[in-house]
Amino acid sequence: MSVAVLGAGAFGTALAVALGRKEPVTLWARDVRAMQDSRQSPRLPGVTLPDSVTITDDLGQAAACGTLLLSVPMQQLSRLLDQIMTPTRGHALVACCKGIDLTEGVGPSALITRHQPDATPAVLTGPSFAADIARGLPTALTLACSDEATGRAVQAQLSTPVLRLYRSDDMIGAELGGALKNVIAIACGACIGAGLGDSARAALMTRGFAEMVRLAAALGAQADTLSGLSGLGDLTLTCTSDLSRNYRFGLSLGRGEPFDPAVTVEGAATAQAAAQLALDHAIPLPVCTAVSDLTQGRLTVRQAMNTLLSRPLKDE
Ligand SMILES: NC(=O)C1=CN([C@@H]2O[C@H](COP(=O)(O)OP(=O)(O)OC[C@H]3O[C@@H](n4cnc5c(N)ncnc54)[C@H](O)[C@@H]3O)[C@@H](O)[C@H]2O)C=CC1
Ligand SMILES: O=C(CO)COP(=O)(O)O
Repeated sequence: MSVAVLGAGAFGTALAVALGRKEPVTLWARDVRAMQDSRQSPRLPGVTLPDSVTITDDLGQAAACGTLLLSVPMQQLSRLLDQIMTPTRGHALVACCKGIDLTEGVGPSALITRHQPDATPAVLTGPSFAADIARGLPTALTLACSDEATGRAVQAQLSTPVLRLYRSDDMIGAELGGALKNVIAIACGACIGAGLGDSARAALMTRGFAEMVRLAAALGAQADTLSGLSGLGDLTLTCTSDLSRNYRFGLSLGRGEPFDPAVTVEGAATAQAAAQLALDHAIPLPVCTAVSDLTQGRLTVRQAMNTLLSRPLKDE
């Protein structure tokens, strides 16, 4: 089973580097000119792709591989799926993006099923910064696939001595953990940036986690998936590290500073999608909804804080 990574940003490049240490990898990029001489992605400068990685802009060639790692930003995933013309029956399409599609209101596994119905969808998610993976630092991730045989095969194929994949059959739970932790990370960054303190951040992480569990349960996830790497694990990393773009975006909101719009911040669109799902399913998601309002300029950080603190008292 050959492997290709579709999307040559920071994460796709890091995955290609990690897998390229043990097997040949095809890396598809929209624009290869920026990479072919340097063998580096502008999104992950300083990391050079090994010779085992073939860089191509031929999507047909890349999509002929049996395992496809989809590493474009979430709001670009449906467009990429529609561009794949190669038959995908029997191919594993592994979503590596974290988010909820704003137009269709679903996560990556449902998007794969809708746009490439012959393929077997899977989800790779969990606490991992691209730079850490590229450096070969130890990392543990969740590989979720509802087809057991495919899940086991992809788990074995993508695991390396330092990249340890745990298998799950709960794609909904795994992908919602990865999507929603970005929203809570924006809230935590805003909290720290505005000087509201570590205690407030701990409260946001905990109450945010409760929202993740609540929405995931309503959408059919298994109860314990959110406590794993893809949920609590990634929430912990992203809400506490300056390496996180979502957290840094929140910091800039809290400080009232501008933020580079070219940086991928998945949590902003996911907050909007989550706020809509909260309305559709009549589930209270106050932190996600506040982040949605904050990132769309409908609330200031102070107003968001006041909105959360003035809610009626309730049982934990
Ligand atoms: N960077 C990280 O540490 C991690 C990122 N992820 C996830 O991976 C996904 C991708 O993020 P990054 O690689 O970090 O983003 P990035 O901003 O570094 O790169 C995105 C790449 O996608 C390309 N792209 C955008 N639209 C495209 C399209 N329609 N067709 C082809 N290529 C397109 C861009 O040219 C760019 O190279 C996100 O969902 C993110 O949450 C997951 C784990 C870690
Ligand atoms: O998903 C990630 C870590 O697991 C990367 O987080 P950011 O997208 O916030 O940088």
